[in-house]
Amino acid sequence: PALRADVVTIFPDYLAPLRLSLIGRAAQTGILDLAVHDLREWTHDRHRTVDDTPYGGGAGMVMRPEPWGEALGALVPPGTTPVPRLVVPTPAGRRFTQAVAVELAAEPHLVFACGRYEGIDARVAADAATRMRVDEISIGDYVLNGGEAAVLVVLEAVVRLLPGVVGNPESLTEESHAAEHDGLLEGPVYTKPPVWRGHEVPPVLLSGDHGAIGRWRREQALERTARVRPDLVPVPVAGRGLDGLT
Ligand SMILES: Nc1cc(-c2ccc3ccn(Cc4ccc(CN5CCCC5)cc4)c3c2)n[nH]1
Repeated sequence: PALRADVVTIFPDYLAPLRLSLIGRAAQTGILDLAVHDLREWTHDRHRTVDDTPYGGGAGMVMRPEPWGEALGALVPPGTTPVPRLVVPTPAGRRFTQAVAVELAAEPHLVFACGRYEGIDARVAADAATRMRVDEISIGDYVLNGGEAAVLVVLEAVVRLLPGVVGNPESLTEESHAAEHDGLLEGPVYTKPPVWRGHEVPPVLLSGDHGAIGRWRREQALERTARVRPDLVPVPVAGRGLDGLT
């Protein structure tokens, strides 16, 4: 497979959507080797306990290190090659962007640690870092109840970049946040009918003049990016102007 992905969670059913559609097909065709594991497999007490109260006080519970240590030890035994990257979703992580998706899509093996409660005992990541690269990742500045939704987001963004997963590879570069488009947002898209409820498709798109169409699309992308994401609009560097952007 192009990518092996192990997901460890106390809610394995939450990852069921990964069996559907694009990602499901990638798993069927062997492009992706996906395995979802229940963290409680690595508990040994009658109540299969995975959490405990936080040292230093504070609200909520923290996930105990022992089950995680055993789970990661079972999935990544010492001497495993290639060494996987451990992806730990957290509100306190580096921002997940298209560039990070591209980076992760180049990895042969990803292990996802889905936290719940107030997070995972920090020693789990510290111990794992002695054996593998640990990537603490945030999918955005809002707080979820656990890491599972973040794993669905990250895996969808990563798996669609793998060769053979998306039917039309050009569509991967002609889209928002793609480096090929200077990270600009894509403009509006249209299909038949040419007029719908009195709304016309912009005539340039029906003109067949591909130069004009390309310029119009660039203009639309710049306009939309400036409107909704001014932070993405490149500022002209003195002496270099907006080369190629106009
Ligand atoms: N991008 C993004 C990712 C997540 C995310 C990912 C994994 C987990 C695991 C548990 N939680 C719930 C959670 C975590 C931390 C706090 C903040 N507390 C303040 C003091 C101690 C902790 C609250 C609630 C997750 C949340 N949320 N958003």
